[in-house]
Amino acid sequence: MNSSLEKDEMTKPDVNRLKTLLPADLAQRVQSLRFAEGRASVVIDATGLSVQDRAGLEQRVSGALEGEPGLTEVRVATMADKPVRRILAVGSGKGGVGKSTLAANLAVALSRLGRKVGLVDADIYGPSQARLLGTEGQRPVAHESRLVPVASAFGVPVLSMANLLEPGQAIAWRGPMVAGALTKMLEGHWDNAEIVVVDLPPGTGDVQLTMLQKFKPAGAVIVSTPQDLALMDATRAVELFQKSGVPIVGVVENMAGYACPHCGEVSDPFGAGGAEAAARDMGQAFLGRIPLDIAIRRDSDAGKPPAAGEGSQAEAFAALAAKVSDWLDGH
Ligand SMILES: Nc1ncnc2c1ncn2[C@@H]1O[C@H](COP(=O)(O)OP(=O)(O)OP(=O)(O)O)[C@@H](O)[C@H]1O
Repeated sequence: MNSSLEKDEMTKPDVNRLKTLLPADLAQRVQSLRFAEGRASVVIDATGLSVQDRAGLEQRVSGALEGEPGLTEVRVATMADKPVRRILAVGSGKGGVGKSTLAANLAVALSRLGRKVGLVDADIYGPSQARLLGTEGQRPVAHESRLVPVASAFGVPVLSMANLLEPGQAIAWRGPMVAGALTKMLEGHWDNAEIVVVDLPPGTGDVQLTMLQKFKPAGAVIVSTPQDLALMDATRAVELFQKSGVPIVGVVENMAGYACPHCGEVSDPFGAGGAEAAARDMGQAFLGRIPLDIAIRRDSDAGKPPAAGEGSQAEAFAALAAKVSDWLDGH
């Protein structure tokens, strides 16, 4: 046998031995460990590890293997996590029906039920979640080139273009850039979130397509006002999700029944019960009504989601969240 080869054989660390040198918590996460030309390449399953634990992985592995004869370099790779946990899309056929308000408050109400929830604002051109969750002016940082969501005061971390832009800065991006921004947000560090609520812009553009193709939601909540026109558009939104194989959790009627803040009389400026009937016609579940209420608009504008407070507004969102939570448990 060639003497240098013989030497190499002798000094080559045994892969199984290398594995035994790793701390037990890391050894059980090893997906593969290879050795070639003095270099050990270790792939670790980092699922469920915190950002801090991930950051220390490389050092811990290198430290444990250091000094082994024949070993000159250690490379550590982490297995890509699934980009997000379960995605819950909140969509509408039409703009201005209160979809963003509903997405924010549904996320907060789910979190109050004990769910671990994150929120992605996919309305790239008209982001509003920073305002709704009171995170304006906060900037997400990047860790290992992935965005770390901004913490809100309501237990729901959020990523929104509004946190990435200067206030009032307009975006004139083309489709691929928008899709890229959405991907960055959805692939952020959502490690602690079990559900990521995504506030989709209305319609069937690039954002919705990227979303449905690349990050298939576990379910979609459709928001509509009781008007006929909004309901027709809601039907289209339902069809888009169905065609893409995304199950519909159900339809919510927003801005239903106006309680006059002066005399208390309830009127129905946009009609009543339309969304419930439309949901029935489409064979979809009806998830409930959120009244048209000045307090909802006022608190939302002030960055205090009504779902985080007390009273009838919070109760309406809590009832909705309970239905959505049950649906998630059943699917
Ligand atoms: N139930 C409600 N009662 C009172 N005001 C509401 C209610 N729901 C939403 N609003 C108000 O209606 C306006 C539009 O709501 P929102 O921005 O959530 O709609 P949207 O459907 O997301 O709109 P867009 O498609 O333009 O993003 C906001 O000023 C919001 O505060």
